[in-house]
Amino acid sequence: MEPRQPIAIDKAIELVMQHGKEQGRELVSLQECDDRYIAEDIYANHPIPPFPKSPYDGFAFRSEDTASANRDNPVRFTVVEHVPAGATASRPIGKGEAVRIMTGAAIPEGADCVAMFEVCHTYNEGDLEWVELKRPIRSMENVMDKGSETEEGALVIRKGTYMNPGVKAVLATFGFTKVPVTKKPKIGLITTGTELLDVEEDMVYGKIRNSNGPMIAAQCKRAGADFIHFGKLMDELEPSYERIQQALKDVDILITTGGVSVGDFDLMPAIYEKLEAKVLFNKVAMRPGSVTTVAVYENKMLFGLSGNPSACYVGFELFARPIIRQALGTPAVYPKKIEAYLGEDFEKPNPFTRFVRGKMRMKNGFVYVEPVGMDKSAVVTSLSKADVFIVLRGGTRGYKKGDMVEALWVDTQEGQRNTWNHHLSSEEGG
Ligand SMILES: Nc1nc2c(c(=O)[nH]1)N[C@H]1C(S)=C(S)[C@@H](COP(=O)(O)OP(=O)(O)OC[C@H]3O[C@@H](n4cnc5c(N)ncnc54)[C@H](O)[C@@H]3O)O[C@H]1N2
Ligand code: MOO
Ligand SMILES: [Mg+2]
Repeated sequence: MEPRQPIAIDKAIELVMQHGKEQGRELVSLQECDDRYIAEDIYANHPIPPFPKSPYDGFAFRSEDTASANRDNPVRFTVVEHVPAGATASRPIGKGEAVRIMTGAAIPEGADCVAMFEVCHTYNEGDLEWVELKRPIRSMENVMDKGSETEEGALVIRKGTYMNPGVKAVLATFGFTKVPVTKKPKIGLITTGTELLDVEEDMVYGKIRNSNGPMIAAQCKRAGADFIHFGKLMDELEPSYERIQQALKDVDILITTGGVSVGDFDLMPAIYEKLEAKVLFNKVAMRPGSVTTVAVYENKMLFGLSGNPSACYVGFELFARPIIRQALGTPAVYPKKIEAYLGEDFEKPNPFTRFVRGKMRMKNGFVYVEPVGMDKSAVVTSLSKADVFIVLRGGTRGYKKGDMVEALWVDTQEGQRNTWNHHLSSEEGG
């Protein structure tokens, strides 16, 4: 058997990304677009505020009429009308007049300033309502002018933006009942392994429950993809080949887990060969996930992730997620890189670059990352606590508590364009 040649992580990612493509767009109702990516630049189709408005409950005046007001010589105005928010004054304001106005109401024509109730003295005399000022109000004082927040035509949301509550508020402001979003790529998943039990099955000696299926489903969802689970396969060549070939017809990308190493029942290499798929690589200089294999078959991508849970998880985040995010049209496709202090010693030497599952925490304004448990690729339980991969570069003799390290923040919708530009990846190892 020929030993596999590991390739550097950044090289592997580059090969994968050459085969990505952006999805088309579709319109989705504002209510249902929560986990989506905006498919086009959105421009303000009217100014904000759309009319000059009052930021306070108070009175609107002509500033020139208030100029002579001071503590010793208060100036009084007749209150000619009341304007709640949503209403407009019935006529322009005249000399010596004031309008009682509420927060959010349009400034009456002719008025150019507002005084809060707190600086006004009001009283009734005769049949009239009066308001008295003891100081002048400047022109435009307490007026939110038309377009002062946002001018008509301004770019307000960039293409590729992930929907969040604030983005929704902006879309609602501009009347988007339907939102242009990128179509979700359709990802298929097949888990392989004769040893796999369904989640609802009782334990049987020698077998384990299929945890990769629900895990990858959730990772696809977090990455923004649609997901079809084609079920699990026994390690048998012909039925597996048939199923995989069939499944490829229904999806953009097919993920398999298990069967990519060199065991007697690791059938994925034979399946790629039988499909005549082009294998981009079948070994990466990293731990875990060194066996991650990516192949291309008739313009569709096949991600052969490791069966080992931690290796499977890391393989997805490093290689499958960027392709999904590229399909979604968001520019920051790679994991967000952070710098942090290592929270505890990690003394093992690292021939390969390691991605240690870790947890980020803040203390006194500093960011720390700490390994969350056993760092073997077969481990599953530590994954429940992990939100970062601590990057321990290949060719190092281990790390000490307090060392500044890099980490990839994976439990976030944030991403980054240039994560791999600065050689996080190592050429070493075998
Ligand atoms: N002689 C060698 N043996 C192994 C090598 C090697 O280079 N030479 N590589 C090791 C590494 S590294 C890894 S990682 C694993 C990869 O194994 P496979 O991707 O072929 O996966 P399987 O053999 O099918 O299973 C491995 C392991 O994972 C468990 N598994 C599989 N599927 C699931 C699932 N859906 N949910 C939970 N657990 C799953 C399976 O039972 C095995 O224990 O190979 C090493 N061997
Ligand atoms: O692919 Mo294996 O995870 O390197 O341990
Ligand atoms: Mg195997």
